[in-house]
Amino acid sequence: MATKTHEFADAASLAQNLADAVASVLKVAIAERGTATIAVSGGSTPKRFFQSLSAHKLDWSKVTVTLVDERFVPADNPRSNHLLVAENLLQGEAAIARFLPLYHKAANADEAAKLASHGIASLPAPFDVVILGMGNDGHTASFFPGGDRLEEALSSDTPRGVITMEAEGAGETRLTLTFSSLQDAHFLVLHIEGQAKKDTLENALADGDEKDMPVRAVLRRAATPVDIYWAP
Ligand SMILES: O=C(O)[C@H](O)[C@@H](O)[C@H](O)[C@H](O)COP(=O)(O)O
Repeated sequence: MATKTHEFADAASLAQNLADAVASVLKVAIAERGTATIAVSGGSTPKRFFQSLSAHKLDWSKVTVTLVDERFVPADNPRSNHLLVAENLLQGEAAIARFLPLYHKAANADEAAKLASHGIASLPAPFDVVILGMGNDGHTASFFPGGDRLEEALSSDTPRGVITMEAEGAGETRLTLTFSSLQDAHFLVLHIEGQAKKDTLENALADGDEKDMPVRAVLRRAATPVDIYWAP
Protein backbone atom coordinates (compact mmCIF):
# COMPACT_ATOMS: atom_id res chain seq x y z
CA MET A 1 0.00 0.00 0.00
CA ALA A 2 1.96 2.99 -1.26
CA THR A 3 0.41 6.29 -0.39
CA LYS A 4 1.71 9.76 0.36
CA THR A 5 -0.51 12.23 2.15
CA HIS A 6 -0.43 15.99 1.50
CA GLU A 7 -2.36 17.96 4.15
CA PHE A 8 -3.32 21.60 3.71
CA ALA A 9 -4.69 24.25 6.05
CA ASP A 10 -7.76 24.81 3.91
CA ALA A 11 -9.46 23.87 0.64
CA ALA A 12 -8.17 26.94 -1.18
CA SER A 13 -4.51 26.11 -0.56
CA LEU A 14 -5.16 22.46 -1.45
CA ALA A 15 -6.77 23.51 -4.73
CA GLN A 16 -3.86 25.79 -5.63
CA ASN A 17 -1.20 23.23 -4.74
CA LEU A 18 -2.95 20.38 -6.52
CA ALA A 19 -3.51 22.54 -9.60
CA ASP A 20 0.19 23.48 -9.60
CA ALA A 21 1.24 19.82 -9.35
CA VAL A 22 -1.18 18.72 -12.09
CA ALA A 23 -0.12 21.55 -14.40
CA SER A 24 3.52 20.52 -13.97
CA VAL A 25 2.74 16.92 -14.93
CA LEU A 26 0.74 18.03 -17.97
CA LYS A 27 3.57 20.34 -19.10
CA VAL A 28 6.14 17.53 -18.85
CA ALA A 29 3.88 15.20 -20.86
CA ILE A 30 3.41 17.83 -23.55
CA ALA A 31 7.17 18.48 -23.67
CA GLU A 32 7.98 14.76 -23.88
CA ARG A 33 5.12 13.45 -26.03
CA GLY A 34 3.37 16.41 -27.54
CA THR A 35 0.12 15.51 -25.79
CA ALA A 36 -1.24 15.07 -22.25
CA THR A 37 -4.24 13.32 -20.75
CA ILE A 38 -6.17 13.83 -17.52
CA ALA A 39 -9.20 11.97 -16.15
CA VAL A 40 -11.11 13.74 -13.40
CA SER A 41 -13.92 12.83 -11.03
CA GLY A 42 -17.19 14.60 -10.41
CA GLY A 43 -18.87 15.44 -7.14
CA SER A 44 -18.71 18.61 -5.04
CA THR A 45 -15.08 18.36 -3.89
CA PRO A 46 -13.12 19.08 -7.09
CA LYS A 47 -14.87 22.33 -8.13
CA ARG A 48 -12.31 24.71 -6.57
CA PHE A 49 -9.42 22.63 -7.88
CA PHE A 50 -10.92 22.71 -11.39
CA GLN A 51 -11.16 26.49 -11.21
CA SER A 52 -7.53 26.79 -10.04
CA LEU A 53 -6.30 24.44 -12.78
CA SER A 54 -8.25 26.25 -15.52
CA ALA A 55 -6.18 29.38 -14.85
CA HIS A 56 -2.84 27.69 -15.48
CA LYS A 57 -0.93 28.77 -18.58
CA LEU A 58 0.06 25.68 -20.58
CA ASP A 59 -0.59 24.42 -24.10
CA TRP A 60 -4.13 23.27 -23.37
CA SER A 61 -4.66 22.58 -27.08
CA LYS A 62 -2.47 19.50 -26.53
CA VAL A 63 -4.49 18.26 -23.52
CA THR A 64 -7.36 15.76 -23.56
CA VAL A 65 -9.63 15.96 -20.53
CA THR A 66 -11.95 13.05 -19.77
CA LEU A 67 -13.86 11.66 -16.83
CA VAL A 68 -13.17 8.88 -14.35
CA ASP A 69 -16.89 8.27 -14.29
CA GLU A 70 -20.18 9.74 -15.44
CA ARG A 71 -23.86 9.39 -14.77
CA PHE A 72 -25.79 8.07 -17.78
CA VAL A 73 -27.35 11.48 -18.35
CA PRO A 74 -26.82 14.07 -21.11
CA ALA A 75 -24.55 17.05 -20.55
CA ASP A 76 -27.48 19.41 -19.93
CA ASN A 77 -28.54 17.40 -16.89
CA PRO A 78 -27.50 19.04 -13.59
CA ARG A 79 -26.13 15.67 -12.41
CA SER A 80 -23.77 15.46 -15.40
CA ASN A 81 -20.04 15.37 -14.61
CA HIS A 82 -19.45 16.66 -18.15
CA LEU A 83 -21.46 19.76 -17.20
CA LEU A 84 -19.45 20.18 -13.97
CA VAL A 85 -16.17 20.01 -15.89
CA ALA A 86 -17.43 22.26 -18.68
CA GLU A 87 -18.51 24.93 -16.20
CA ASN A 88 -15.47 24.80 -13.92
CA LEU A 89 -12.44 23.34 -15.70
CA LEU A 90 -12.96 23.97 -19.43
CA GLN A 91 -12.89 27.71 -18.85
CA GLY A 92 -10.24 30.43 -19.10
CA GLU A 93 -6.87 29.10 -20.26
CA ALA A 94 -8.26 25.54 -20.32
CA ALA A 95 -11.26 26.38 -22.48
CA ILE A 96 -9.44 25.09 -25.59
CA ALA A 97 -8.64 21.65 -24.14
CA ARG A 98 -10.19 18.66 -25.91
CA PHE A 99 -12.92 16.96 -23.90
CA LEU A 100 -13.65 13.24 -24.32
CA PRO A 101 -17.09 12.42 -22.87
CA LEU A 102 -18.14 9.11 -21.38
CA TYR A 103 -21.83 9.75 -21.97
CA HIS A 104 -23.12 9.12 -25.49
CA LYS A 105 -26.70 9.36 -26.77
CA ALA A 106 -27.08 5.63 -27.34
CA ALA A 107 -29.85 3.04 -27.12
CA ASN A 108 -28.70 2.12 -23.61
CA ALA A 109 -25.87 2.57 -21.12
CA ASP A 110 -24.04 -0.53 -22.38
CA GLU A 111 -23.91 0.91 -25.90
CA ALA A 112 -22.72 4.22 -24.48
CA ALA A 113 -20.00 2.40 -22.49
CA LYS A 114 -18.80 0.68 -25.68
CA LEU A 115 -18.55 4.03 -27.46
CA ALA A 116 -16.77 5.55 -24.46
CA SER A 117 -14.32 2.63 -24.39
CA HIS A 118 -13.43 3.30 -28.03
CA GLY A 119 -12.72 6.90 -27.11
CA ILE A 120 -10.54 5.95 -24.17
CA ALA A 121 -8.69 3.39 -26.32
CA SER A 122 -7.77 6.22 -28.71
CA LEU A 123 -5.74 7.90 -25.96
CA PRO A 124 -2.16 6.98 -25.09
CA ALA A 125 -2.03 4.78 -21.97
CA PRO A 126 -1.44 5.25 -19.10
CA PHE A 127 -3.13 8.51 -18.22
CA ASP A 128 -0.78 11.30 -17.23
CA VAL A 129 -3.13 12.39 -14.44
CA VAL A 130 -6.07 10.72 -12.70
CA ILE A 131 -7.95 12.59 -9.98
CA LEU A 132 -10.14 10.37 -7.80
CA GLY A 133 -12.67 11.37 -5.19
CA MET A 134 -14.17 9.20 -2.48
CA GLY A 135 -17.59 8.85 -0.94
CA ASN A 136 -18.12 8.21 2.75
CA ASP A 137 -19.17 4.69 1.79
CA GLY A 138 -15.64 4.11 0.51
CA HIS A 139 -16.51 4.26 -3.19
CA THR A 140 -14.24 5.88 -5.71
CA ALA A 141 -14.94 6.41 -9.38
CA SER A 142 -18.20 4.49 -9.68
CA PHE A 143 -16.84 1.52 -7.79
CA PHE A 144 -19.72 1.43 -5.34
CA PRO A 145 -20.17 -1.18 -2.57
CA GLY A 146 -22.83 -3.59 -3.87
CA GLY A 147 -22.30 -2.45 -7.45
CA ASP A 148 -23.66 -4.98 -9.97
CA ARG A 149 -20.31 -5.14 -11.85
CA LEU A 150 -17.99 -4.20 -8.99
CA GLU A 151 -15.89 -7.38 -9.13
CA GLU A 152 -15.42 -6.95 -12.89
CA ALA A 153 -14.58 -3.25 -12.49
CA LEU A 154 -11.91 -3.91 -9.86
CA SER A 155 -10.36 -6.99 -11.49
CA SER A 156 -6.86 -6.51 -12.86
CA ASP A 157 -7.94 -8.92 -15.63
CA THR A 158 -10.60 -6.51 -16.89
CA PRO A 159 -9.09 -4.49 -19.72
CA ARG A 160 -8.83 -0.73 -19.86
CA GLY A 161 -12.13 0.81 -20.83
CA VAL A 162 -15.51 1.94 -19.59
CA ILE A 163 -18.23 -0.25 -18.13
CA THR A 164 -21.65 0.41 -16.67
CA MET A 165 -22.36 0.24 -12.97
CA GLU A 166 -25.64 0.01 -11.10
CA ALA A 167 -25.66 0.40 -7.34
CA GLU A 168 -28.03 1.54 -4.62
CA GLY A 169 -25.84 4.51 -3.68
CA ALA A 170 -25.10 5.55 -7.25
CA GLY A 171 -28.40 7.10 -8.33
CA GLU A 172 -28.50 6.89 -12.12
CA THR A 173 -26.75 4.13 -14.05
CA ARG A 174 -23.06 5.01 -14.09
CA LEU A 175 -20.34 4.80 -16.74
CA THR A 176 -16.97 4.22 -15.10
CA LEU A 177 -13.37 3.68 -16.08
CA THR A 178 -12.22 0.25 -14.97
CA PHE A 179 -9.56 -0.12 -12.29
CA SER A 180 -7.00 -1.16 -14.91
CA SER A 181 -7.66 2.10 -16.79
CA LEU A 182 -6.68 4.34 -13.94
CA GLN A 183 -4.35 2.46 -11.57
CA ASP A 184 -1.12 3.18 -13.45
CA ALA A 185 -1.55 6.89 -14.12
CA HIS A 186 1.72 8.79 -13.92
CA PHE A 187 0.16 11.00 -11.25
CA LEU A 188 -2.60 9.23 -9.30
CA VAL A 189 -4.43 11.46 -6.83
CA LEU A 190 -7.12 10.88 -4.24
CA HIS A 191 -8.63 14.27 -3.42
CA ILE A 192 -10.77 14.34 -0.29
CA GLU A 193 -11.83 17.09 2.11
CA GLY A 194 -13.32 17.24 5.60
CA GLN A 195 -12.98 15.17 8.77
CA ALA A 196 -15.62 12.62 7.78
CA LYS A 197 -13.68 11.73 4.61
CA LYS A 198 -10.46 11.55 6.65
CA ASP A 199 -12.12 9.09 9.03
CA THR A 200 -13.43 7.10 6.07
CA LEU A 201 -9.91 6.99 4.63
CA GLU A 202 -8.47 5.70 7.91
CA ASN A 203 -11.10 2.94 7.80
CA ALA A 204 -10.23 2.18 4.18
CA LEU A 205 -6.52 1.98 5.02
CA ALA A 206 -7.27 -0.61 7.72
CA ASP A 207 -7.94 -4.30 7.14
CA GLY A 208 -11.11 -5.29 5.35
CA ASP A 209 -12.57 -6.48 2.09
CA GLU A 210 -12.18 -4.37 -1.04
CA LYS A 211 -15.82 -5.06 -1.85
CA ASP A 212 -16.88 -3.26 1.35
CA MET A 213 -14.78 -0.17 0.59
CA PRO A 214 -13.74 -0.30 -3.08
CA VAL A 215 -11.28 2.59 -2.72
CA ARG A 216 -9.13 -0.10 -1.01
CA ALA A 217 -8.41 -1.58 -4.44
CA VAL A 218 -6.69 1.65 -5.47
CA LEU A 219 -4.95 2.18 -2.14
CA ARG A 220 -3.66 -1.42 -2.04
CA ARG A 221 -3.11 -2.49 -5.66
CA ALA A 222 -2.53 0.56 -7.83
CA ALA A 223 0.77 0.33 -9.68
CA THR A 224 1.28 4.02 -9.03
CA PRO A 225 1.67 5.22 -5.44
CA VAL A 226 -1.41 7.23 -4.52
CA ASP A 227 -0.95 10.90 -3.64
CA ILE A 228 -3.68 11.74 -1.12
CA TYR A 229 -4.62 15.41 -0.96
CA TRP A 230 -6.61 16.42 2.12
CA ALA A 231 -7.83 19.61 3.73
CA PRO A 232 -10.25 20.06 6.66
O1 LIG B 1 -19.39 11.14 -10.15
C1 LIG B 1 -19.08 11.25 -8.97
O2 LIG B 1 -19.85 11.62 -8.06
C2 LIG B 1 -17.65 11.01 -8.57
O3 LIG B 1 -16.89 10.50 -9.52
C3 LIG B 1 -17.61 10.28 -7.27
O4 LIG B 1 -16.78 9.16 -7.19
C4 LIG B 1 -17.14 11.32 -6.27
O5 LIG B 1 -15.75 11.53 -6.43
C5 LIG B 1 -17.46 10.92 -4.87
O6 LIG B 1 -18.82 10.56 -4.82
C6 LIG B 1 -17.19 12.07 -3.92
O7 LIG B 1 -18.13 13.07 -4.19
P1 LIG B 1 -18.11 14.46 -3.36
O8 LIG B 1 -16.89 15.18 -3.80
O9 LIG B 1 -19.38 15.15 -3.78
O10 LIG B 1 -18.08 14.08 -1.89
